[in-house]
Amino acid sequence: MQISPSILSADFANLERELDRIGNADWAHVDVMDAHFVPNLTLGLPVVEALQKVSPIPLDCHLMIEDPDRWAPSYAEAGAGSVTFHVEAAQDPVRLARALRSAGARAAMALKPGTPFAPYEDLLPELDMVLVMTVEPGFGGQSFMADQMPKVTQVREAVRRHGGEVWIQVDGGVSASTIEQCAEAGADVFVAGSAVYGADDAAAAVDRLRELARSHTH
Ligand SMILES: O=C(CO)[C@H](O)[C@H](O)COP(=O)(O)O
Ligand SMILES: [Fe+2]
Repeated sequence: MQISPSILSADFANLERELDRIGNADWAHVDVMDAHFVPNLTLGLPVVEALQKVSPIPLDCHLMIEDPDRWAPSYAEAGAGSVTFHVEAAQDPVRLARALRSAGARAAMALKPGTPFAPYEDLLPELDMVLVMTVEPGFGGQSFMADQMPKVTQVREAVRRHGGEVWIQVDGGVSASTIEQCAEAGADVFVAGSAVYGADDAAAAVDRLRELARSHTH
């Protein structure tokens, strides 16, 4: 059970300090948005390279960008521990996942709420993680989509069948009131932006979320 706080809800003028607030988390989730794949613009490679130098924990880069085949490997080369591309935007997901792994990162594939998992099941051996989005990507602070839980369970069952060690991440609207159903459905990596950075004590929020997830393991 791993917690990956999203710095999308952090103070962008003080990112080093904001990373230190979540030093007890497993990952720091970095939402890269390009104003094309999603209608919002956040940060890109130069900022990720700077964060990589100061982060006390590994970076979990979630790329909501067009043409990840071209851009994603640079995030792995920058030292990100995990790089997630959206399958809706990828030209050649197998080749891309292999490039990410050979650059030393964990390779992850994300699915928007409207994207089914079944057509991509065969990609599992190439992947270290599948991200099931629980909001429409683009913005923090949106409402959790419980209707994505059957997809989480479907991915969990496929991972069992394939026998690999593929993590299942949920991202969007994850909080103390929604994390339990995610864990019960089969997720094991939990992104939380507003629920962590909106708390006075971000580290305590991380511990609480991890404890809730642990006690509802599938
Ligand atoms: O990928 C994302 C949005 O596209 C963010 O990671 C996600 O929304 C986190 O924020 P919150 O927990 O506030 O929903
Ligand atoms: Fe994200």
